Amino acid sequence: MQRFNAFTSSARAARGRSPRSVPHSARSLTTSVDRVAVIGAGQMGIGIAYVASKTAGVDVLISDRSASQLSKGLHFVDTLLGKEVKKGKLSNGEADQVRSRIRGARENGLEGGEFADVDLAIEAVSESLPVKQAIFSSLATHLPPHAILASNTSSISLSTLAASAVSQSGENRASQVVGFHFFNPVPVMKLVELIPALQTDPTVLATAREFAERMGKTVTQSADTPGFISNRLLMPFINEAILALEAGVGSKEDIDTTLKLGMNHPMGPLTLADFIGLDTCLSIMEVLQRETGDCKYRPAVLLGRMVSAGYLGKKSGRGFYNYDATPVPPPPRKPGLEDATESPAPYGSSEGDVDIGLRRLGGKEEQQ
Ligand SMILES: NC(=O)c1ccc[n+]([C@@H]2O[C@H](COP(=O)([O-])OP(=O)(O)OC[C@H]3O[C@@H](n4cnc5c(N)ncnc54)[C@H](O)[C@@H]3O)[C@@H](O)[C@H]2O)c1
Repeated sequence: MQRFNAFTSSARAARGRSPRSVPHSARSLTTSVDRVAVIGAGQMGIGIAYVASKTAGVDVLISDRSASQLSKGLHFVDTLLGKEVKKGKLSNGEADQVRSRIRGARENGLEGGEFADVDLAIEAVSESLPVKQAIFSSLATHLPPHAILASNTSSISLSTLAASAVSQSGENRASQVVGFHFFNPVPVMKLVELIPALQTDPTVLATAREFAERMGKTVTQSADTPGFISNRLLMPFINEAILALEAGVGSKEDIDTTLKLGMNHPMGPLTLADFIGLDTCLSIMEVLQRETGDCKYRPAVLLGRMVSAGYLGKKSGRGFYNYDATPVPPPPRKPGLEDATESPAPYGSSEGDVDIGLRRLGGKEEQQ
């Protein structure tokens, strides 16, 4: 399989288009996307890179502050493609093409000129406001003037992120920022939630929508409010399940099974929290609580304890359930929480599934 091709114009060439001259005015925003950059090669970033190359057929440059996480992610793309070939879903040639369009960045940061030809950058780093603000400032400095600056944030205000999209030379690029919220696992989940910041230019919103559809996704649009549509509804539900566990209403298995079999949910809320990442769930609840000032969004104490203990869910090998053969010490306990993290059969453990593999990708040595 072909690897690490230069950030070629293969996608453009495949569609018979000539190279675009980069406009020098922020008014000349891109209306088509040939080259995508993904910042953050965790479970979401790798999934986004994979679908952008495979389904939308664009060139993808992916970067991460951790070189080992980046190489783990690229290796996972190879594994995923190998499985698609084995299942007869892709030919060897098609898999080679998908892989050849994805390249890992040489630098850990955005410096070095590698991003000078990007039409759309999708930030998918950890759910932390200061970390994302620094990325947006850097994107504003290093992306070409026509590019779109998108964030895969689950809950952070796009208007706040847009306000940090100011280049080192003082150019304000807030109008080029948009929320581009994928769901986990990206190759499987059909939705992209689009979130315009107050500052977003309508051309940016329209181009982002068109590109999400080229990635095979259905698009919904949400106002820039805490948690958007998706996590405003989902996270309080997950948090309530953790509060129920804390209160001893039921065991984790009984809580999950009740929702699965009684409400026809594909997986229980505690399992889902493990798959999303407990650190991500905590960050989202904190955003909801802080920005609304409403105590109904108070994160469960147990959720905070689990994150403090490093039990982040599937990506760290342990959350409410165990996903790793290696025994880990028990977390801090509260009365009534005795079985919160005991080992049990995790839900949906069929090896080789695209989604399970993507979730495992997060099993990295460097945690956020
Ligand atoms: N996990 C989900 O189910 C889910 C769903 C939708 C959206 N999101 C959002 O996607 C984003 C990423 O989530 P994830 O689950 O992939 O997290 P993750 O922990 O799997 O990956 C985050 C990656 O970002 C990298 N990173 C951190 N700081 C960086 C920096 N300054 N520069 C470059 N790389 C950096 C880390 O090394 C890591 O590889 C978050 O904003 C999250 O809220 C997550």
